[in-house]
Amino acid sequence: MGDLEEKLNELRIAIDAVDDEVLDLIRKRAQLAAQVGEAKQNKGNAPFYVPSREASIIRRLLARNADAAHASHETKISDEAIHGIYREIIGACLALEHPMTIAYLGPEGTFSHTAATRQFGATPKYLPCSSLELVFDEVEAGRATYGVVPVENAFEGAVTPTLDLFADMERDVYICAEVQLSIHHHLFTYAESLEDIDVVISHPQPLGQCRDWLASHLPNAQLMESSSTIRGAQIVEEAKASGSGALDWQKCAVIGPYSIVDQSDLPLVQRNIEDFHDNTTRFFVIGKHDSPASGEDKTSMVMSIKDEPGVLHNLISSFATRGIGLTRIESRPSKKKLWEYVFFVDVQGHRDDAEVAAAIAEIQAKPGGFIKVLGSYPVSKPL
Ligand SMILES: O=C(O)C(=O)C[C@]1(C(=O)O)C=C[C@@H](O)C=C1
Repeated sequence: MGDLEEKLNELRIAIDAVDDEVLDLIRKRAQLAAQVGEAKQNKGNAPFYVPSREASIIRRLLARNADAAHASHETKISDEAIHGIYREIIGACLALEHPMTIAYLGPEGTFSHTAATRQFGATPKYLPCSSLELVFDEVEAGRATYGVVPVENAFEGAVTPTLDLFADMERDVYICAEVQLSIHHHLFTYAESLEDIDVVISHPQPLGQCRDWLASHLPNAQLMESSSTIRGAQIVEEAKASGSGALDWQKCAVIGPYSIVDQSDLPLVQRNIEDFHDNTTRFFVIGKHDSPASGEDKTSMVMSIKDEPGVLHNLISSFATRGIGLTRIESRPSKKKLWEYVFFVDVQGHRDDAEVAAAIAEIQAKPGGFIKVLGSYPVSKPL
């Protein structure tokens, strides 16, 4: 045996021993989580999924990892790795407490699917839905324990169909967590060269997020909207398989996530065509409850007050006077009266914080004031 081989053998034996210990500890952790689940079951209907507790665990471990690396002068294991490892461990533990079904805007491989797996790991059952409305329906009907929906892109703005579903007062769902996902778009096509592409298919959000790239590289192509990026790839594959129809599959391109390479035969011809390289989309996890306070939270709400001059100032002043930071404000037509709007507002803090609760009560008491708290949830970082 050579020197190198001998050294590797020795190190691999040590790694095997550590892996045994790690596995034993994960199994020990899982048994503790199962006991937490039993205690919750015996005590009534406390939710099994507690986003605030998960956020506290991960925040604590990220800080511990950074401190340990600093103290030992070792190279730090990345935050993304710690996050991914613990999401997976907690997801597996949660599944021992209660089986989870997570609905998302499908098909498999969409950005919503990636956001859902980042939050819940590989263990739950995933339920792809063909529309955002169906994601809400599945959660409301209890066929899915939670749902994951896109809410806004940092550069393209609000996902308005999601906001309209939240504005529907008949809907009985709450936001319990947010996921921020870094988004990269790629171009897939059977065309021999960019000059041969006549049609570009994708969901309206990616088409918007690649607007400048499209204007400079495919200025004459017609843009065609699909219900999701993966559905766009399916449309081209279906046209290819049928060999007929209105679409010439050899002249079509699709914009979407890397996962299209797993979901279709379409060749990837151009990577990272998003106009902004820190492109990020924010998703909400929806369920039948929101999250307890984690120490660093946001609260989302939809509100309106009497239609008169200064309406917006009136709304915001209840937060401003209490020093509560607004992280987002978005208006949507009320769809009840012409030129009347509802406002989507995100603030820093939890709805149980005294100041946030007082601001909410004050808005409610204003003439014609209406406010629906969509949920409080732990602040997340882009992944
Ligand atoms: O602490 C709890 O309430 C648990 O259910 C345990 C646990 C965990 O594995 O740590 C699992 C799921 C919850 O979402 C949060 C934490």
